[in-house]
Amino acid sequence: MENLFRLVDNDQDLFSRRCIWVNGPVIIGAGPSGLATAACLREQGVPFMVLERADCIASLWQRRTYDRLKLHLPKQFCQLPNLPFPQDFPEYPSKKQFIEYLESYATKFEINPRFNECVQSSRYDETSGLWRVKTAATCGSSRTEFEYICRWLVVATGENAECVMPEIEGLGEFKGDIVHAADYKSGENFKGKKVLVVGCGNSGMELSLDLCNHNASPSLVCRSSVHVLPREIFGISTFELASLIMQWLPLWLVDKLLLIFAWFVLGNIKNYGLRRPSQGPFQLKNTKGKTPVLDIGTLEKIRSGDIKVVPGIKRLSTNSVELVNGERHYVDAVVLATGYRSNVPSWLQEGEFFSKNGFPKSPFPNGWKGKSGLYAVGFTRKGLSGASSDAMKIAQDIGEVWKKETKQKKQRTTACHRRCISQF
Ligand SMILES: Cc1cc2nc3c(=O)[nH]c(=O)nc-3n(C[C@H](O)[C@H](O)[C@H](O)COP(=O)(O)OP(=O)(O)OC[C@H]3O[C@@H](n4cnc5c(N)ncnc54)[C@H](O)[C@@H]3O)c2cc1C
Ligand SMILES: NC(=O)C1=CN([C@@H]2O[C@H](COP(=O)(O)OP(=O)(O)OC[C@H]3O[C@@H](n4cnc5c(N)ncnc54)[C@H](OP(=O)(O)O)[C@@H]3O)[C@@H](O)[C@H]2O)C=CC1
Ligand SMILES: O=C(O)C(=O)Cc1c[nH]c2ccccc12
Repeated sequence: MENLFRLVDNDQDLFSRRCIWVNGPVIIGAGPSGLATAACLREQGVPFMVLERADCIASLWQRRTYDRLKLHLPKQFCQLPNLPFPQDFPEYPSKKQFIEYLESYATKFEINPRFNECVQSSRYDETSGLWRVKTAATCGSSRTEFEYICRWLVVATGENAECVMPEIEGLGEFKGDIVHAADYKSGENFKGKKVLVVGCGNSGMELSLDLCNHNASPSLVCRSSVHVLPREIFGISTFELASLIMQWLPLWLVDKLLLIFAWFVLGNIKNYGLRRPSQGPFQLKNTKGKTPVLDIGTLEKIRSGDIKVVPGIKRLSTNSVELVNGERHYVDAVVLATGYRSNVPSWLQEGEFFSKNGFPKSPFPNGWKGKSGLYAVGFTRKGLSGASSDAMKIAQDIGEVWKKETKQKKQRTTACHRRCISQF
């Protein structure tokens, strides 16, 4: 195995624990962030090891997203460093195309993660000045524990590592199917059913549309406010337009302009039963991480009455929901589009760089580098382009130290050889 030096191997135990020295950084997570960092390190000539809990790369995209998903930002904002999307890809690649791209990315940069290894704990050992990363690998009924020892630790487990499961009174009593957006594949299974979609972020909006397109009847719970923007304004992607004018105008003004444009294209979203937050869409994304909804057709279905917007939930019972406005509706199934969270606090023993919510304390562009060789990639709340930007900085930073040290090591070895030779 490349880069590996086995220190201890006690296979005789009930379960086996192996201790492995990694020459170079350990990257936790083989999603786009981990892959981008690995590729940039490869370019710098730095060896690395990627640990992934799932059995494939980009598990969020391959296992935890719905069939008809497409990127909702244009492709130039979603490609990873050093490999553009193929020219024949559309402006908004499909999930299948994006996965294809990521697979070819991993092949091109020879990234071979160790799959089915979930990181359980990581801590910095002050005495040795090294990181100790413990994983549990399950293969069939056998369980192996590994401990990786390394100088650099790159956290790439993502902003969406775990599903947020809401506390809703009566959820346990509900007799119909309950699925989180991460386990929803298609509206196929919901034909003719009344489905309560909880949450009106991009997931809730898009899954409601998918349900509608499969002849189900969704009710979309919007308990608070939400920014909805058209995906395109006058033929230009809203995100691209915003990124362009951000170079000249302050964010609050960009937001004001976007809201005027959105009003022209979509009309007043109050007419759809939706309220806008008081803060503008991009300011809200930057300060609270709440992504504005980019509409791909849901509003049209709300206008036609195919999707019903409803207020917050008071309680669920065996087959119905009671809303905060007192209305009661019959429900066949519930889709929880209630979002995701980082899982870093559950396995990283560190309290200086990461805050309790599992995001680096310093916001973009300063949240990529901690102390003692700790790095974070993909926690910028700026999607894939934020991940690429982190990855390049991390690889550059580690690469500089690596090159300096390898040069010194080479010099020492040559000097040693000379000494050895001179002794003969
Ligand atoms: C439905 C959806 C659509 C999106 N669309 C876009 C878009 O169009 N454009 C855009 O810019 N952004 C989009 N995003 C944002 C999204 O965050 C990025 O697309 C991207 O997946 C982030 O990459 P990542 O590698 O940081 O995280 P992830 O893709 O989540 O990868 C993290 C990896 O770490 C692994 N992992 C987690 N914990 C552990 C552990 N303890 N041990 C080992 N491995 C672990 C996970 O299994 C996973 O494979 C979307 C997000 C979602 C949920
Ligand atoms: N095509 C694409 O590219 C897609 C991209 N995405 C991205 O994935 C990420 C995650 O999006 P998403 O899954 O929508 O998560 P979000 O965190 O964006 O939205 C979660 C929603 O759930 C609501 N919610 C949470 N708990 C409750 C509750 N108890 N009762 C009622 N409502 C509740 C929240 O309301 P409140 O605001 O009141 O807390 C919010 O509206 C985003 O960055 C998004 O852009 C998602 C889907 C498609
Ligand atoms: O889709 C997502 O989750 C993203 O994070 C992509 C994204 C980054 N910045 C944005 C601003 C508006 C809409 C989407 C994004």
